[in-house]
Amino acid sequence: MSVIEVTNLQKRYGDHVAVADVSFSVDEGEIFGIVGPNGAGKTTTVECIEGIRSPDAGSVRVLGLDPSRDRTALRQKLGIQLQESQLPDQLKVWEALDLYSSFYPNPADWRELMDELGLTPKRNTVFRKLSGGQKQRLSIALALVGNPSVAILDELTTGLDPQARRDTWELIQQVRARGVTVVLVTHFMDEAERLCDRLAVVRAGQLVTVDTPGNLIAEARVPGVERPTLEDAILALTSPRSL
Ligand SMILES: Nc1ncnc2c1ncn2[C@@H]1O[C@H](COP(=O)(O)OP(=O)(O)OP(=O)(O)O)[C@@H](O)[C@H]1O
Repeated sequence: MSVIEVTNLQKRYGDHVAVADVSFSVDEGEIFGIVGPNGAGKTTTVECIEGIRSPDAGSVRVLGLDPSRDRTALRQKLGIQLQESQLPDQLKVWEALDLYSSFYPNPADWRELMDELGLTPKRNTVFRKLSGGQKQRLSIALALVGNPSVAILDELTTGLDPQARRDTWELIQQVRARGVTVVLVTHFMDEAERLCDRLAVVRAGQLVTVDTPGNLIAEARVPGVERPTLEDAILALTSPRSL
């Protein structure tokens, strides 16, 4: 069953076309990645899925609902990774988790989540004094605290140290094992390969292809490279020379 349907999505900022034509669907329980160069339209696409932006043309459905019209109904079911500036400086880690869990009818145990993300030693630290990686971990915890049906994680592990990245991958796999559908935007090809069932590759606002990491590697034709990696495959599909 598909949980997210994006059909011929278009979004402009003034004269600039950020998303020209993107269509894909995400199945229930899938970890679905969106990859592509800076400025390709990944964040704009996920913001249309989140209901933060309205499409200029095309349609988006999440759990059968239109995110720009049915934001209130979807808010209970979607977990969204916040940008860091959206939290008050003086809010402590435990207060943020406690506050966010109170917004949902059936929240996760935030103390457990805090522990899984290695934040327990920082429970009484105010947001302003957290390191970049700790802020990132908190944003992941806040995305998951409502026990969402769909979690949307933009640049999941950016700024995390190698151990924290691996711990986060494990956490996302556990979340998926509970039936949560996960959409993640990433620039890390090891992360995409390890975590994602399928990847949407976007370039200059257009969808290039949707496929499994394994198929993308198997079908990559990169001159002079005998055994292409996923990074080689994605670069070959998205480089300006392939336009
Ligand atoms: N609020 C905005 N106003 C005007 N232009 C914008 C705005 N947000 C994004 N853009 C432009 O739209 C295009 C797509 O941006 P978007 O953030 O969706 O790309 P992205 O693929 O997520 O990039 P990155 O990998 O750098 O995060 C870019 O050219 C960007 O400059």
